[in-house]
Amino acid sequence: MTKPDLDDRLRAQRQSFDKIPIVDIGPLLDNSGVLGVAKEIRWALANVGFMYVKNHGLPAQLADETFAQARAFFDQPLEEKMKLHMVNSGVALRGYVEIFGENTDPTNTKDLKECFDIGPERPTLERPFFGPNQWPAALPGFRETVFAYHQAMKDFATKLLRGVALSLDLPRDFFDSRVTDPITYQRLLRYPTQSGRVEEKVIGIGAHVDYGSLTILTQDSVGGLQVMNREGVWVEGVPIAGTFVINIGELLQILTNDLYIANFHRVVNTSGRERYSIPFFIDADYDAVVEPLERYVSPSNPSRYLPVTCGKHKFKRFVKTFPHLERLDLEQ
Ligand SMILES: O=C(O)CCC(=O)C(=O)O
Ligand SMILES: [Fe+2]
Repeated sequence: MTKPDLDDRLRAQRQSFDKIPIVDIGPLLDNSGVLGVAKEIRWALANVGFMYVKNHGLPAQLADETFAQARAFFDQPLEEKMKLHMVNSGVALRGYVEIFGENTDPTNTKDLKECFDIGPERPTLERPFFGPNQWPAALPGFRETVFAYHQAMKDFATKLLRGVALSLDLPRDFFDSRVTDPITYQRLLRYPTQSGRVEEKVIGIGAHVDYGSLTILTQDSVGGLQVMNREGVWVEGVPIAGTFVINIGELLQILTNDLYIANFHRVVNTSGRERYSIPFFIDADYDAVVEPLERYVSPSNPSRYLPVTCGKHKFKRFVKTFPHLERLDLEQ
């Protein structure tokens, strides 16, 4: 998606922001104040597209151990990492991607980051995003730790989607039937630091919007995530201990006919330290069709999107950002 092209009415409705709101989701998770949380989620996703969530109930140890494994993985020699390169996995899109191997804003920026990506485990390649993971054999505990994080995020995402459903005045279980075997995608990311004059041609991750439904991000204490506000100013997504950064992707923007915004963000790491982050993405079932909900379409607010199929939509986005995929001749 290019920069959100909002009509004047929606632009006027959105409030600007100079920081990303923090939502206490405790009362959603323990049912003590579900509607109050839904209201806060609605404000955040309609105006910012991002929120921090606190009181999420997940132990810090889960992320700490995953960060430790990420460090162990990336500290290996490049040739070791290249043995697990994503090209080996075909359209399952699992494994290692080296610095500049994925460019998220390909016409403007090269991404100064390396990644290791996993997803739902399948014994054989089924279709895009569904196949075997590539695990490093030499790192004790890596597979168990990283996959446990993925499973915990999957459960947590289901709970968050219930909050999102309520925030849209939909039944709490609205998303359940659309995420029975969803595309999920988890990355371990490492961003080298940059120094001197940083040109936008090379930054941690180029400006982009996410493609799916929800992104749940754990970042370390280094900082560098930036989110664009309505004036086009980059607002820092400063690390806040004990929180996740949550944002929506294009699928929820389409579903809500632009009520909720998949906002532009990027990473610029000039901290002097390496930055690690762990984004987890949940989309929907591969064949789920997403189109604007009737309740968000009216004669004065016509539908802005044609229906998209989740898996095809996401795969199309990946082809644009992974140079190696352009070389595959695929009819998906
Ligand atoms: O590393 C981060 O903080 C953000 C990563 C991101 O935006 C992405 O992977 O889509
Ligand atoms: Fe992103």
